[in-house]
Amino acid sequence: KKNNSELSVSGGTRQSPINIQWRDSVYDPHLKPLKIHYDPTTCLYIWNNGYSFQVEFDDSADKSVIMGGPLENHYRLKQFHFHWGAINEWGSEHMVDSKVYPAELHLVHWNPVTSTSFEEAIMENNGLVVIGVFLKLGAHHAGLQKLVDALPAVKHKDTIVEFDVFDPSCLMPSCPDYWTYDGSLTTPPLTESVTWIIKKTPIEVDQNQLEEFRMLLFTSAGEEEKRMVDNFRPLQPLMNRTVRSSFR
Ligand SMILES: NS(=O)(=O)c1ccc(C(=O)NCC(F)(F)F)cc1
Ligand SMILES: [Zn+2]
Repeated sequence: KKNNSELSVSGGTRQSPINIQWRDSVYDPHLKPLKIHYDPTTCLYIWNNGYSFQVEFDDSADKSVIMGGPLENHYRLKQFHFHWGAINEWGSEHMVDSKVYPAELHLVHWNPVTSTSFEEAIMENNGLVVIGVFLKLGAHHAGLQKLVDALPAVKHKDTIVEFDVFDPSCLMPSCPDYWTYDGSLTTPPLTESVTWIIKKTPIEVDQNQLEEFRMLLFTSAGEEEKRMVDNFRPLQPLMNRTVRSSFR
């Protein structure tokens, strides 16, 4: 167990996001398929937290969980959110061989075996698992549209809207392939407590759906409007880390 200062980031050795160099990733035959069991009724609400829009889940029981993959036990879904650009040429946090995507989905989970709450887990070494899914411009995504239709209700920072019965597995690509590496939160407190699982295959969303993301605001009602765009962190050095792949 590391205390807060040991997980501190000044001089961080495992910061996120990174550029995943496909040829440098190492196939690990011991990596299992990722198992995802999300209960759509655990979905609570969407809110604009001033960084992104975030969909929160009831994590008071093992109802929406992931297991397998590189994980030693199960992890509970707490929330998911996105990062995106002002234009389609950039927006994702991670890159693959320096290829950047217009947006990236993060599904945030915590370890209920080693922590008693999400807040505690962010301070635990590998207390968190974040699944990253790239979004690319393409066909309309029917599952995402339900989310997009709710965005006008959370246009301003610190606004919230009820959002029940949503199954985030509809946002998962069908391809099981992923990369995994040890990293950090990409927004403060940037703690080095995250096992990242980055899906190899992007999901497709259409132009209108991306433009709806870009109509959100960083600012609260009544303030001078600042569009919520480019809410991604710059690439961080790989340092002494190896990215493992679940596929040859
Ligand atoms: N972009 S990311 O790495 O998936 C990411 C995931 C979760 C949080 C988060 O919960 N911050 C609030 C906290 F924990 F209270 F500090 C931040 C970043
Ligand atoms: Zn994120």
